[in-house]
Amino acid sequence: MNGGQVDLDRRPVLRGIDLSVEPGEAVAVLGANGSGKSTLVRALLGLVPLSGGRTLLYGSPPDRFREWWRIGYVPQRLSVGGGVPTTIREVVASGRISRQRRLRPTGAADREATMRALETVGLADRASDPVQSLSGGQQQRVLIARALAGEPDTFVMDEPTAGVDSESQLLLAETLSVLVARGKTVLLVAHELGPLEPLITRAVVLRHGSVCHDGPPPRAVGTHALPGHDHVHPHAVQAPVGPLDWRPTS
Ligand SMILES: Nc1ncnc2c1ncn2[C@@H]1O[C@H](COP(=O)(O)OP(=O)(O)OP(=O)(O)O)[C@@H](O)[C@H]1O
Repeated sequence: MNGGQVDLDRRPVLRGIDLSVEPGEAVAVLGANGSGKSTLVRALLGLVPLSGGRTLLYGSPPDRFREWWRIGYVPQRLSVGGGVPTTIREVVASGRISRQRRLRPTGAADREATMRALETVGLADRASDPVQSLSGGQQQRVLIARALAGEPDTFVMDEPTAGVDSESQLLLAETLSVLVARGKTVLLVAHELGPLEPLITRAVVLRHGSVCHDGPPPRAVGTHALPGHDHVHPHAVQAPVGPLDWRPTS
């Protein structure tokens, strides 16, 4: 099988990936530690170079893609703030950058979207606090708020519930359900679906860097739910221009 391929340190990490995500889908990427889930979402977005195959974002290769505001990416760990004191509001407001035209000052719409996102994740009252003062789970909520503030069409989230308390997980599940109901697309990495389970419409299970299941999420009892069942989801063989479309070149 020829498909999307990633090598890291000259070691094969992803092999033969053929995956398309349609607008309005809520897709979970599942699999054991080290199976390649984070690498897959990063490669889909063009953040990790491919050694074979190609990835398309709304029909364009990442280096020619000009509509980054359409995609809200939540990385696995907080990668902003660093040693520089940064407020929670500033981090969340940075989610508006890809929507702002060059040299245009921050406007009322930006401020409103930032506050709405902070309220959604329950951190509005902490807006002026340094992001470094938050726990790991709360920092994860800041990253989610940053993506929400950008009002993207597609959310790509790497383990959004990892290290997050159960109340925040429920809040996230509710937020994502509303977004999916409004036609937004969600692709998330998860170890366990937990409260996210009801909103997930499709599961892609990785094993040793290859897709071993693409179809109904594991809640479905029966052979379809079993990782390794070689059901091919119809979306994997159609040729639409979805938000994330990764196909082999040949
Ligand atoms: N920068 C890198 N250089 C070399 N190898 C890497 C790098 N990043 C990841 N890997 C390797 O690639 C494989 C897949 O890693 P990846 O983080 O994508 O897995 P994962 O399924 O997301 O794991 P986890 O559930 O633990 O987050 C692992 O064997 C990992 O050691």
